[in-house]
Amino acid sequence: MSSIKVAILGFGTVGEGVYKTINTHKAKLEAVLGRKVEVAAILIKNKYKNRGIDKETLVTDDFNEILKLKKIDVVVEAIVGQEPAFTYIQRAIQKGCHIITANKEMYAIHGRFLQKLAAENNVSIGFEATVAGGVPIIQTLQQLLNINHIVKIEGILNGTSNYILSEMRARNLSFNEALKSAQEKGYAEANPTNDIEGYDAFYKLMILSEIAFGGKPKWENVPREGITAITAEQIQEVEKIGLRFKLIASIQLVEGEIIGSVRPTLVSEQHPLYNIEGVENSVSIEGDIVGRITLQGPGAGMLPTASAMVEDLIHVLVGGKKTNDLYQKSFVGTEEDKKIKQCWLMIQPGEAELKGVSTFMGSERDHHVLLEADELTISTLRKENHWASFFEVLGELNYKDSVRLTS
Ligand SMILES: NC(=O)C1=CN([C@@H]2O[C@H](COP(=O)(O)OP(=O)(O)OC[C@H]3O[C@@H](n4cnc5c(N)ncnc54)[C@H](OP(=O)(O)O)[C@@H]3O)[C@@H](O)[C@H]2O)C=CC1
Ligand SMILES: N[C@@H](CC=O)C(=O)O
Repeated sequence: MSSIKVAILGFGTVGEGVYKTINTHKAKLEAVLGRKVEVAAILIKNKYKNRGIDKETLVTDDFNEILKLKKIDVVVEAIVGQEPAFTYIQRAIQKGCHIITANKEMYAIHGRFLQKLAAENNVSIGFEATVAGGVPIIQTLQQLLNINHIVKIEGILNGTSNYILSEMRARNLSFNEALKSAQEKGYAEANPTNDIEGYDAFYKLMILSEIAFGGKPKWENVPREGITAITAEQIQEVEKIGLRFKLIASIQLVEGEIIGSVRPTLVSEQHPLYNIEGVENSVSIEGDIVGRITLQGPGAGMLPTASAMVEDLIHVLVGGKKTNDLYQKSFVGTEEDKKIKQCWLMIQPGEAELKGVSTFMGSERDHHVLLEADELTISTLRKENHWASFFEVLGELNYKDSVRLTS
């Protein structure tokens, strides 16, 4: 019986990880799939890099050469950014290849279109690696979507920024030292702006929104903030009152509307996300029947990402649940959807008077104010007190009381 022929686009952290994993897990793959899996071709940009790839494998910088091969069953896409990835994937689908992608930026934008094209061409797309690295969040959501109604998804979706915040806190590294280390370990994107400014977590959140709710909020309505404004002093200061910074991505139904955000948030010792450190990601899904399910694991890196992609081989070849079905889902809200009041910590750097809030909590030196307010009130306070920082707090705090504000 002929082997399953795979082409890998990109041979960086992820592409190389997939190549190695296919070779180290040949026997297991053959046992599960009933046929050998062979990497027939690899697309790269720089032809002159030495990569230690088997001589039998075509290594090329020209995608046309890959499409000209007599047979390619699966195209694994692990290059960076929207283009040329989007064009290559469309052409591969039209040629009858299944697709496995890790490219969340491309998929967040073009996923719906590609799923439709894949259905028309009778092939499947695996995209587990687009969200949370090695954590099987996509498959889990798909399992939950038959009867459960998903109400909320919240978590840490970017390994690089969680790693940076952890290293700054635990090892007193500067932001730049921690970022450099994340790049050396293969966690950060080639252009780390996507990681540290929250775009990467945002794209992942939009992919989750599409499968959980059958749609996305308007992108311009989703507040997105990264971790670059957080100072080492702030990290040490909030540590003293039992809080840690985490870049939290959240998407939920509020009064029938899909509301999302990506922003640095303060998490208290009692909260499950408090101990998610380093490159770990953690995602909680709330379903109306099952309640809350939390998945945790490595959010980036060579082998965790390769794990998600190689597992997707089984999904696309043995016909896991057709992901396209999920895109046919229409968005339905429930009566339980309600507005949730949030708790916020305001950190004021100097002696300046805080407008719109009367009570101070914490010591005079620290200038912390704990507030209970909705988004609208906080956005007004932000404008009036532009020198101060406002962070949402997750979990319980030991402060006796807080300042209650309503819009
Ligand atoms: N790193 C991680 O932990 C994770 C990454 N991802 C996603 O996986 C994808 C790959 O990431 P990663 O491996 O880290 O990236 P790298 O920068 O390490 O590797 C990118 C690879 O793509 C190749 N490439 C780039 N542009 C082109 C092009 N125009 N034509 C052909 N080849 C090209 C590069 O070629 P050359 O080697 O010649 O320069 C390189 O081999 C990204 O979309 C990323 O967001 C997803 C989950 C985790
Ligand atoms: N750069 C990303 C890689 C995985 O998606 C991250 O750090 O999470």
